[in-house]
Amino acid sequence: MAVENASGRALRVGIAGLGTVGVGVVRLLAENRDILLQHCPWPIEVTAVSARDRRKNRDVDLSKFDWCDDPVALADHPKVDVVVEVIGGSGGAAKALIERAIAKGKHVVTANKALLAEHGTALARSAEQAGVALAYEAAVAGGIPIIKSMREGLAANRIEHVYGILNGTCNYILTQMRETGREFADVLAEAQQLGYAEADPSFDVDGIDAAHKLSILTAVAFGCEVDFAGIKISGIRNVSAMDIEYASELGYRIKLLGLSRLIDQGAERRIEQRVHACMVPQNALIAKVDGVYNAVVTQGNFVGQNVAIGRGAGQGPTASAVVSDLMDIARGRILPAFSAPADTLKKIPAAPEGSHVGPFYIRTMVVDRPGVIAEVAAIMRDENVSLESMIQRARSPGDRVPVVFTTHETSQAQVSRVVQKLGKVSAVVEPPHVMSIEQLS
Ligand SMILES: NC(=O)C1=CN([C@@H]2O[C@H](COP(=O)(O)OP(=O)(O)OC[C@H]3O[C@@H](n4cnc5c(N)ncnc54)[C@H](OP(=O)(O)O)[C@@H]3O)[C@@H](O)[C@H]2O)C=CC1
Ligand SMILES: N[C@@H](CCO)C(=O)O
Repeated sequence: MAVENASGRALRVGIAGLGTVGVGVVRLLAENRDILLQHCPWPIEVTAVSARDRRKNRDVDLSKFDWCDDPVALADHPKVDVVVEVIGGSGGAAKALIERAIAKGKHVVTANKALLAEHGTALARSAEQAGVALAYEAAVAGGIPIIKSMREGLAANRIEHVYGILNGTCNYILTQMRETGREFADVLAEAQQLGYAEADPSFDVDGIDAAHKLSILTAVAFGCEVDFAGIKISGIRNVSAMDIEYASELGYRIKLLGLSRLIDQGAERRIEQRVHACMVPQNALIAKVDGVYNAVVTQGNFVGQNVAIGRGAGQGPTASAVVSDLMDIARGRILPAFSAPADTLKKIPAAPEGSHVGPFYIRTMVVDRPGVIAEVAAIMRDENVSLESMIQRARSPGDRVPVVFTTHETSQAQVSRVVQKLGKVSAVVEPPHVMSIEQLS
């Protein structure tokens, strides 16, 4: 219910979605009410809520709030100034609600990275035209205030690159695999049991969730339109315990990173956005971010490197981010969604497929017989790939054995051609495992 105060009213909030995040927001607003009142000119009050099942026990008192069976009705609700969308999904009820709220001149706070990755630019434009906030701190790296940091604290800089660990589930799985030597499928099952991974974990482990977040970070970092379709995405399903062991032997750790940077290709500016498992030096800051933690690293031309680390998911961290957006709205701090006004966001083409250049790790499984290494090395030579190191363990004549190569600077396109040719060598018994090596500090 709206509370009367010195300035006449409260900021009245309608919450769509009462799952992990929605319930967290209700709890935080109640438990930290006094703290919020110290910082905000208006109290922030939930007035109405919506979810699918009204009878579900959510372990939180909802009795004082109006209930809407249809979440879109929150946009029309006379006692709602701000709609919090925590349903999820890139279309459906979430999109309909946000569009309606903006059309009705109501502020929007969302945690929905999938929706912003697909429709962020258009929604930002509509919100600006309507003079309302489209706030989404929770959508990227959960509790880490990275959007605020980039839009405000780092805004005076030209951002040179941004990268990070953007999916807690993947980071948990890779950390567990390294610490226990277990295989991917085994650890994934555990992550699901612990509630880190979704029941359908493909958005997490196939890199899509991280790519959603990266597309948003890229838009804020470089003042460009959100381009989720321009991201080269792969996940961690193919990372094996063996690759993790080799990474350690070579002085690296394997992380699922989202990486984004502007590159000059001749007279053209391009954006390179990649999400994939890669090797990073063991002593790099990001290599030490383990478990469900996220990290985002930015490089600004005046500030230098900036690293933010925190919990990327879960009820508390995500609610903290949602409520910080509500506090900004209560304080009247409304900035363009992607920092630059939507009409000024540049449309920068994606870097062409295969253009990334750097060192690579290539693990082959070959039949241990004379001449195999020479055959593989000849393919590398023919594709002009310069080798940095090779590891072949103990002999096992006639058996399958791993042979690992690391390369000097090589383009992804060269590596792809090598992999294609290796597929035709009879002694190479499974598709090679390839990972870029990112020389991060
Ligand atoms: N969980 C996390 O740690 C994080 C989540 N996010 C994002 O926050 C959003 C919400 O996530 P989360 O809380 O985990 O999701 P949950 O699945 O826990 O909750 C979703 C809620 O939405 C409700 N809902 C679903 N469809 C409808 C509909 N058509 N109409 C009304 N209500 C509906 C569900 O109702 P009912 O309960 O009745 O089934 C449920 O209460 C997503 O966009 C997610 O990506 C972002 C960062 C972290
Ligand atoms: N599934 C996501 C949490 C929501 O962003 C993760 O594991 O990081």
